[in-house]
Amino acid sequence: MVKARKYVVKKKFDGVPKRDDYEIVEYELPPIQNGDILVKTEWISVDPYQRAYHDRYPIPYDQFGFQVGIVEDSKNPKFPVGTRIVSHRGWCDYSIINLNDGNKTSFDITYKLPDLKGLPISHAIGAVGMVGATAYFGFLEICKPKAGETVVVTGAAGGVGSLVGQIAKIKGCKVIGFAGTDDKVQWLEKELGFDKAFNYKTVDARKALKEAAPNGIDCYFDNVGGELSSIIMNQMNNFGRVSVCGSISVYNEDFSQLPKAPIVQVDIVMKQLKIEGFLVPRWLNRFPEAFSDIVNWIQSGQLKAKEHVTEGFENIFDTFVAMLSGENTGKAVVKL
Ligand SMILES: NC(=O)C1=CN([C@@H]2O[C@H](COP(=O)(O)OP(=O)(O)OC[C@H]3O[C@@H](n4cnc5c(N)ncnc54)[C@H](OP(=O)(O)O)[C@@H]3O)[C@@H](O)[C@H]2O)C=CC1
Ligand SMILES: CCCCCCC/C=C/C=O
Repeated sequence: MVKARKYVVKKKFDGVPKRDDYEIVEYELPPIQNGDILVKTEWISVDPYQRAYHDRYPIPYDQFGFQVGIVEDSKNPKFPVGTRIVSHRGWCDYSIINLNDGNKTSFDITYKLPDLKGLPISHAIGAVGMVGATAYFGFLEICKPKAGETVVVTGAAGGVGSLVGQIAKIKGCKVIGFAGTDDKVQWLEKELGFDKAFNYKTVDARKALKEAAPNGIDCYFDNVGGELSSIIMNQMNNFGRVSVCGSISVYNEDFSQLPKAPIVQVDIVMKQLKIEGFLVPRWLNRFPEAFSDIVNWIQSGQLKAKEHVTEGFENIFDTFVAMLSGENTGKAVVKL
């Protein structure tokens, strides 16, 4: 018998999630049946959508999320012992997966580790996982950047944002990033090659953008929403494109109590902007395309996939809340 542990959300979040909103449940897994694999988790991802999607699920629910694990026992010849698996089984240290029927729901994603060509396996829940696909398709398919254009990205030092900015550089764009500390700003400019970066907590964003992008902004990759996004959209060029990826500035807010927002509609009409939100599973069957390019870019030194690594099953919750408040630079992951 295998003893497993999982995080169960047992209380509705009120603002920032609290430790006692979760319970770590220990339980015995049943013996595996024909077609099953027993997966031992090695890496777990903490992501903003785990906060943003909270209201969709009745309490209690098992905390969903991406993880990488290794097949420890198998009654499925397609997945022998030792196979590495990426799944959406969330914050648990063991899981039993049956892949005979394929993925049963759009939330039940499981696939073999992509060909990482020797890169660390943790990248499969970061730059070569859902996060990388988000940056790749969310930016290239929606912003459709052209060389020489000016791109702004918020949440620029995080998992998605740091990749978007680097992909924009690879595509020959001028890149301006916003992030929440001076150290992150330094990292973006000195190590990732952003043309300019700003600390959104201390800078006058309107003035900074006028100076950094005197000819206006062509593409905006929006990870944060809120007032900063309205300021950026106000400085967009005619026919600019906005990819709305997330709005982390409000995930911990009570949506019925949000303050009046600055008006962006005038800019949208007068500049004929194209604004599109997306959820990355839209491109699920094209993930291998993104993974292949991203692996090649990392290997050729054109793209850096920094990870913010914490260790220990018992530290997943703290890592999650720390990520929501900006303690991570690059993709936040937990090693078990
Ligand atoms: N649409 C989709 O399919 C997907 C959307 N997303 C979205 O992409 C965004 C980035 O996700 P991901 O890269 O995984 O996470 P990150 O690694 O970027 O971590 C979250 C970051 O958000 C920043 N942040 C926190 N609060 C605020 C705030 N009030 N204003 C501005 N920034 C804030 C913090 O950095 P800082 O120090 O800069 O404040 C923090 O590091 C999120 O909005 C997420 O929901 C992610 C995956 C898929
Ligand atoms: C199978 C789950 C797919 C995760 C989708 C993440 C979408 C994120 C939205 C905002 O953060």
